[in-house]
Amino acid sequence: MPSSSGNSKVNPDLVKERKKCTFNTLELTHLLDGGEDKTRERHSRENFFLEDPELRSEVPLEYLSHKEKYEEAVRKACILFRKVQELQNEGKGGMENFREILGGQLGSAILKDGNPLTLHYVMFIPTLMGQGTVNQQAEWIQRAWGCDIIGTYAQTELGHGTFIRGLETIASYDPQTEEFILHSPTITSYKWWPGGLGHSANYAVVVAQLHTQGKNHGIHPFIVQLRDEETHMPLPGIKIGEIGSKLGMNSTNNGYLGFEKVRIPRTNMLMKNSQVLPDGTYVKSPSSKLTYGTMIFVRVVLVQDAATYMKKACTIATRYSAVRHQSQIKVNEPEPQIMDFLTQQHKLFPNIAGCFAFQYAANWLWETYNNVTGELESGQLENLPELHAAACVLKAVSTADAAQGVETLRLSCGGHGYMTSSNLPSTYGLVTAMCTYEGENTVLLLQTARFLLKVWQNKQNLQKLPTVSYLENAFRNNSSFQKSVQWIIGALQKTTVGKIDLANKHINDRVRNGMAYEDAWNSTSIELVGLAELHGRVIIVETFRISVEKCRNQVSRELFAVLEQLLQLYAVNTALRCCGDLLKYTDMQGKDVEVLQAWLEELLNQLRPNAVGIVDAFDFRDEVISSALGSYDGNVYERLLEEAQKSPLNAEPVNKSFKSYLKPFMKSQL
Ligand SMILES: CC/C=C\C/C=C\C/C=C\C/C=C/C(=O)SCCNC(=O)CCNC(=O)[C@H](O)C(C)(C)COP(=O)(O)OP(=O)(O)OC[C@H]1O[C@@H](n2cnc3c(N)ncnc32)[C@H](O)[C@@H]1OP(=O)(O)O
Ligand SMILES: Cc1cc2nc3c(=O)[nH]c(=O)nc-3n(C[C@H](O)[C@H](O)[C@H](O)COP(=O)(O)OP(=O)(O)OC[C@H]3O[C@@H](n4cnc5c(N)ncnc54)[C@H](O)[C@@H]3O)c2cc1C
Repeated sequence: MPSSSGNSKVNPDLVKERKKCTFNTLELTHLLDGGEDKTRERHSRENFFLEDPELRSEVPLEYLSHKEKYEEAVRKACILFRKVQELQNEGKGGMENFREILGGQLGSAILKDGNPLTLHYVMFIPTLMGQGTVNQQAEWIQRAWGCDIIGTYAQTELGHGTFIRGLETIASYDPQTEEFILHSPTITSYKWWPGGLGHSANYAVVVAQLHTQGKNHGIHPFIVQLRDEETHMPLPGIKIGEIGSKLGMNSTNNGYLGFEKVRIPRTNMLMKNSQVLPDGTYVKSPSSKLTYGTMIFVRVVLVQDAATYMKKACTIATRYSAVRHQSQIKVNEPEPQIMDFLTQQHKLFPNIAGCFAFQYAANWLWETYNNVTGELESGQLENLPELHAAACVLKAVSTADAAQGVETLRLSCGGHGYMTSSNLPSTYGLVTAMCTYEGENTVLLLQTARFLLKVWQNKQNLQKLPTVSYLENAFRNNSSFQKSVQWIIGALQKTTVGKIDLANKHINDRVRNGMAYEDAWNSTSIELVGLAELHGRVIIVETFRISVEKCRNQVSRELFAVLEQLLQLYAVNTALRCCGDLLKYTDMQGKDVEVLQAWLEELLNQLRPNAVGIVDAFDFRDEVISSALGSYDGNVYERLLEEAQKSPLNAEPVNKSFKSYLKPFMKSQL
């Protein structure tokens, strides 16, 4: 089995589980990877990175100081990206190298608490590519790819993250010298958060208000040098540092940045979309939202990351649940595997189904993103709002579910899930951050709601918009309750339409009663967030259904049966999560909820023998799982003890605090 990296004896419970599995796990691995060749490529990539002794840490990260963590992360990040460059130079792999290194697969295994160079690849280079002119690309991209310069994306400020029109950093144009002068007029205008900004990057894309010829033209991106290319000292007028310790991601070197009238050449404004001519004349972009392109890109890739983190956490919790025995179901019987408790299955299996749902949604969104950005290149902007709405809702729903899922999975491991060595706390730290960065989730859901209300009000173009075409007919869907995925999808669609219509009515009523539209929007926003989330779930379940259907004739009967069960479980669990709304907006009745509940229990039961097989098929190596609870051999207790020995406190039998404090304290009690 490729997942296993050691030669240790496998826990007998896991041996038993693997024997019970009804399908070929390798077939599922190939399906998830996109083919046998892709699996082979992934394995060879994993060997290339994980078997490099330089990419291992001698001391576990958690026992290092904040400064040491950063230094170790920079050391590893440099080796990692040199190796990526080697692969690229040999023509091996393209985007996949970057996606696995930067995302949750290999990246979080090698750099458990974040990578200080991620922003260079994920936002700095993509912004140069997406917003630079051909000349600017020629000037900067080669230097950036070669890591001659390291960049970050500095948008958020102390005072504003969400409302980017409110950013305060100013870039005012001086036609005399043909330069922009960057200035931070207030404390709240200091940039705050950009990854790698603290001590790693020497350049940044800085988003600032563009002032020219006495007018503010709104926010625009500028390339700004922050540090000397030789000494790495901050340049004059640049106030820079790291923002300090956080819940997680403590190696990402998030920074702050202020400007004291820093001058940069005119040509450092990224001018693909809008321009400032030498005399200061402003040339407008075809759409001001093209400046937001990099954010859409990252939101799209985060859906895949959410799926990957969920898969890791599911693997850990499922294997642990197979080897952990606790309590009794019947007196006088041996303690069962905790996975035999139905409540435990309820914590695990819907999350396993969620991994598939988000994986398929991520695939679909990535393809859509590529199609629409291709259109943008030829000046066609009409599908941008729909892409924006879909990226917002899928990022919000997948990251929120992943954060909740990882926490549920951590709790499902009882006390041992609280151990750092389970790798669940650190995984939670990485996942919960995704709910905030790249657009706070509530705010993103409101963006999708804005799009949905717009299309609802101007119904004429519905058929042209694939993600919302269902709005046209779902209202008329009167099909009576059936125990089927198709019925659930229809019911979720009808409910979404009902909620859109009602929220729209509430806004109109409020406006009719004298409220400003914006206040009416705010007063209705709990409903708006709810309807956007449901729309996201419609996309996810429907994409899952279509993807499974496509496999019907491509995979074995045994595997197809499992995929269908996972789809059904995801759908029925979604329906039960919003059954209040389904009761309100469809003709579902109380007795039908009982049918759904019984169906859910039946599916948990059906999936039970295959649970370990499914997570095995995710095919994480032990180094990637990085968990005492989740390794392939299931030797949980040995590994917990082994990890405990790594605590620096265990290096000596008596700690000096005994002599200094404990002993005098204990004696003084006499
Ligand atoms: C493999 C890689 C893996 C992983 C990466 C790993 C680690 C990286 C770690 C961290 C990186 C983090 C980076 C960051 O966080 S960077 C900062 C991100 N910041 C945000 O996302 C800010 C969120 N705010 C916004 O996006 C906007 O301000 C907001 C949309 C909330 C409002 O914008 P604005 O006030 O300008 O717009 P409105 O007036 O409300 O709307 C106008 C209009 O424009 C439409 N719109 C908005 N955004 C977009 C867009 N991106 N694209 C297209 N259209 C957009 C909006 O819907 C309105 O349309 P209409 O209704 O037609 O008027
Ligand atoms: C780990 C991490 C890494 C980051 N990396 C970067 C980076 O590399 N570069 C960068 O530029 N930024 C980065 N950020 C910043 C990130 O993009 C912002 O934190 C994010 O956009 C949210 O903005 P905010 O912090 O201002 O939250 P706020 O907008 O202040 O949100 C606070 C609350 O207000 C609510 N709220 C705000 N506006 C509205 C509204 N219109 N309607 C309803 N509710 C609203 C939110 O829902 C939330 O509940 C990072 C953040 C984190 C946590």
